[in-house]
Amino acid sequence: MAKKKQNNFFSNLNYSRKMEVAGILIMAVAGLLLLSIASYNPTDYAVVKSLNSSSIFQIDQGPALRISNWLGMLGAYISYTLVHTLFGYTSIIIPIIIASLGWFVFRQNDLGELGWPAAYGLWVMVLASTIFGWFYNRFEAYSMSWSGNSGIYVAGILENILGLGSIILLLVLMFVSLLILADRDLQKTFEVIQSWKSDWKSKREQKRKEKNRKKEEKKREKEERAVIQQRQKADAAMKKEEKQKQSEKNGEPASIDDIVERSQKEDEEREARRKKESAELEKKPPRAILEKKPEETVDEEDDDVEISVYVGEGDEEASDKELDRLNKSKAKEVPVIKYKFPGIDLLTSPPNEGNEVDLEEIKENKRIILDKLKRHKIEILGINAIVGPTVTLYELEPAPDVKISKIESYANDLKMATAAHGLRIIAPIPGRSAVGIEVPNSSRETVFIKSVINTKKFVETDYELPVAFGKTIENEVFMIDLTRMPHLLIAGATGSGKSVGINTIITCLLYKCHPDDLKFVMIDPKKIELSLYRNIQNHYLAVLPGSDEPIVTDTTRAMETLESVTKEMDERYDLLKMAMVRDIKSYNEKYDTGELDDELGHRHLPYIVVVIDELADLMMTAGKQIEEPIARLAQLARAIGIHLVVATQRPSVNVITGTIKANFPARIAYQVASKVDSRTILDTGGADQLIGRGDMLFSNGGGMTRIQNAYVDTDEVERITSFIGSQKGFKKPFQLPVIEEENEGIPDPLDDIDDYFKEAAKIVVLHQQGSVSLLQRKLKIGYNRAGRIIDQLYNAGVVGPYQGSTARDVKIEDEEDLEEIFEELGV
Ligand SMILES: Nc1ncnc2c1ncn2[C@@H]1O[C@H](COP(=O)(O)OP(=O)(O)OP(=O)(O)O)[C@@H](O)[C@H]1O
Repeated sequence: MAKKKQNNFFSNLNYSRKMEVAGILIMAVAGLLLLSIASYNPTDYAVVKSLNSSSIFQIDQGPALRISNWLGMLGAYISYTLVHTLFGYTSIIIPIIIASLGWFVFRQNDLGELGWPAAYGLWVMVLASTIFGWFYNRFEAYSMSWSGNSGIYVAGILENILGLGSIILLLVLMFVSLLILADRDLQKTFEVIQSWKSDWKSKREQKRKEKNRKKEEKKREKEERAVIQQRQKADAAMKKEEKQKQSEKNGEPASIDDIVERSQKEDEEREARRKKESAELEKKPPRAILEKKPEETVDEEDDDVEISVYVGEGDEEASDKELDRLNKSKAKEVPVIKYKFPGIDLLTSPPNEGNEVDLEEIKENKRIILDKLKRHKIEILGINAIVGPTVTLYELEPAPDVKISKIESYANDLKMATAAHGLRIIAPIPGRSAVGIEVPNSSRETVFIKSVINTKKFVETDYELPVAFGKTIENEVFMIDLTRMPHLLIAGATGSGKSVGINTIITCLLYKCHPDDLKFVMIDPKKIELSLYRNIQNHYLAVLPGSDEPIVTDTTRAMETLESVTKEMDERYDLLKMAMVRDIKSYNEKYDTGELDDELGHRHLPYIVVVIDELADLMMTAGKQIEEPIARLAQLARAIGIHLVVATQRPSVNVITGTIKANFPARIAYQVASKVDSRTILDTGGADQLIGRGDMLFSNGGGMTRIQNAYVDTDEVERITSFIGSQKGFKKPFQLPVIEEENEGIPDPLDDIDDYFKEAAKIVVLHQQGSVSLLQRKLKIGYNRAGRIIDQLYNAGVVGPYQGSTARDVKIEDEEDLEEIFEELGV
């Protein structure tokens, strides 16, 4: 039977290859039709008619010499039918439609999508041939090949009915038809023109900046020259003074003019020194100045420190429906299920008016800050304000002799003066000799999730698991790839925005990852936060086999689920080892190209994101038992595509233990109650100064970024999950592996024992190694079956319990003992 199958060449071709061959053949037929129409000659048909069946065998005097059509007799015949009898040259649309059909078959696209364009093409063909026919009937100004007989005939009937009105009707119909086509292209054309326009604008802006920079440079050079000249003058004056002192010593008194002149010189020198030093500082403009133009410069007469106000332009919006378009083609590439990504229109649009910059507030804050610092004798040379969605960062450039730590020590004073809760001091701003003071805006801007998802940055990203948390103080979208983190630890007091944050993470992933590539394990001891995602269980959730509750809410189930995820991790390691690849991406690529055999247990591996909303509840009831699998997953799961997102509202050391912390380098802190809590999560203060409602700090080992978390509300989550849930999806949620039963020594019922059981037992005893992959290799069976046999060997007492990624111990030393076991079992 197997042999027969092998011999059958066509049945061995996979579906996709067959479609590709069919697609190419259809396109070839279209090409031939096109050639025959293109080389149509009205005289050919007369020749064809004069031929008889024996003509095709006449080689020297054959029809080939008399027929001008490139495709000979057949070409002449077909082109005569299409061009002369039917629709004239407009019938060229027919091979175009056939070629498109071939292309769709070749690419295995949905043929349904071709329906309307094909119908449109045929309609335009008939219409155009009728219009040509009408003019031919009236004026005979050109050959009838333009309209074909049927065009002339239909035009004649219409003219009989409507007279001159028929051509008006035909032209209007043609205009409307073309408008439908042009309308689409017009949009694109406008977009192209717009992008040219913005390119041109940014070039002009760059030139302007360059010009300003040169101007500044010249100014500085001039000032430096002035300083040098002054110094030379001062040197000369000093020499003169010394001479005078000498002469005073010698009893000659200094004149009053000399004394006045000397003190004037001293003043000038001091002024020049100050200017030079500030010029030095200017040479290192703050980050914001380098990147953005000041929106406004506020200069008060009574105050010589200028403040420049910057508002980041934010990331470029993605063009209309770009995300939907990309997602549509992504969904098509995965034929395992028919799936439609949620559209961008399910998300609430932000109101048009952006956050207004309150210059009065900025001026007032500047006045308070400078006033306070002045009282402590701290001189500030310049100040920039960068206005973010939630807070404004005041960047202060202190005079060179001011110690930065001194400013930090007045933090409390500043807080009191600005009466601002949430004032945070960054001293110094990393890599710069400036100090940052973040003061919350009196009116804050809500960052809608749509405004981060519908950006070019997010839409065009090639990250595997992209998460756009929200916006930074410079209004830029802050985006990470979860695969690179590779896990997230989130802490924040009640009401600080954690749950919204988790929804943001999930929403971003739902908008970018196909259900075949991503599964969530959701653990929600609070029982409400993640319940909405029950809707998407057949698409995106992974569960324990036999579980009827896709969202895990009780601690025992949570432990079992995490153990099962750990088992999945071990299985994945084995699969990667067998496939000789280092990470899940390469594994899936290899699997998708058909290099890995399903029979050996290979399968497409989706990313698994384990979301735990409220670690504290689990730690309180299960302690170490829950900590262990979490730590193990966090340590090892990186390469095989399992990522953890763990949140807690109690960032105390008995919840976020040293072991957990050590394995989660990427951490997010929302507002917490105390500095101690902030230290537990971030290893430094700062989170206690946040102002809630999604105001967060992100730390990934290095620096820290303050971000306003994007807001996604329950209605939006509901819309998205119902949209996904209403589609058919997979038959059931993704099944995590079954975990080992603790009870030992109960053999499986006899009729369940695998046919390979005895053989497998002998192999295991011979090699003294209880490993699934050994059985797979030796018995040429799949992973699941080998795993089941190992479980049975364990129940029969041949091998020891499961020990993670290392092989099980073998309890039986030789075949004699093994035979005894076989006897006991009756196999
Ligand atoms: N990014 C945000 N932008 C604007 N408002 C927000 C944002 N995040 C949260 N909020 C507001 O704060 C409220 C509380 O947020 P959320 O429920 O996420 O807090 P939480 O930390 O999960 O609290 P709990 O632990 O009690 O569930 C929300 O109802 C919303 O009004």
